[in-house]
Amino acid sequence: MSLSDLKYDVNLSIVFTELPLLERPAAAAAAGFDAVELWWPFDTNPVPDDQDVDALVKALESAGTQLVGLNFIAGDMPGGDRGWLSRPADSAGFLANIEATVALAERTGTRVLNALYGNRVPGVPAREQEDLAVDNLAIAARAAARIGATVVVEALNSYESPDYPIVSTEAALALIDRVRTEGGVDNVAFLADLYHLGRMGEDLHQVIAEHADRFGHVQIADIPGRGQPGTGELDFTGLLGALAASPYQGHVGLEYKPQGPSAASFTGLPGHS
Ligand SMILES: O=C(O)C(=O)CO
Repeated sequence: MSLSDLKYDVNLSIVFTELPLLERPAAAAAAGFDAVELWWPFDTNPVPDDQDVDALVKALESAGTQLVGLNFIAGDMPGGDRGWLSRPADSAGFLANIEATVALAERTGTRVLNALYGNRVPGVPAREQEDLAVDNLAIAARAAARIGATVVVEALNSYESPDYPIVSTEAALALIDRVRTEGGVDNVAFLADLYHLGRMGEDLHQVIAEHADRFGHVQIADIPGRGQPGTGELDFTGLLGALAASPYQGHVGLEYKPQGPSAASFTGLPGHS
């Protein structure tokens, strides 16, 4: 695959936030995209009302956009939460959310489901949280397998998420290996967010060269401000060229904070016309 064959999708939880959620799919379509992704779109409600789900599905369908990535519930994201699945007090909510997420993914044809791990809980031994995470990821993966979906695990950066323990490719891959081995599942993969990994000082070309065969999804933003490509220091033509030449064949999620109006933020995207 060459750079011009790369498929982008727009993260509608962080791009087009000038608009109400249900108007964002049409805005992405008007900007030339047929694929979008979302963080869990129903705040801290693990099991949304049917009419809210119907309204979202209708907005995606009438815009002609495919939802290619969806996050499981992650808690109060603006308040600093970054997932529920490793947190004993939130685990039941995560388990309740699995069926709602898989049902929405089935309706929308979404095959990548992002499971944020969760911040460390003071007073709970790390090993206890790790074991809970492995169990819950395996349960999520078995549910996702029913619709042919993959659960992806993401490394964040410790500057913005200081209590989130998965902050390197190595840590994410080790967790994924545990889930696959102990949970007996094979549909768990790595979400390579080049912004977070770059913020952590990883060699992004090396990550792509060594691990692209384990990527279940890729997301991008420029460093250090998390703006669109061209607003920071990353060489996206080189990076995305390497990604296009790698075994990874999936979408590249535009998960950045637009510097300026969202509709004007796509001009520096290599291969996007
Ligand atoms: O919380 C973040 O920064 C994310 O990238 C969530 O997917």
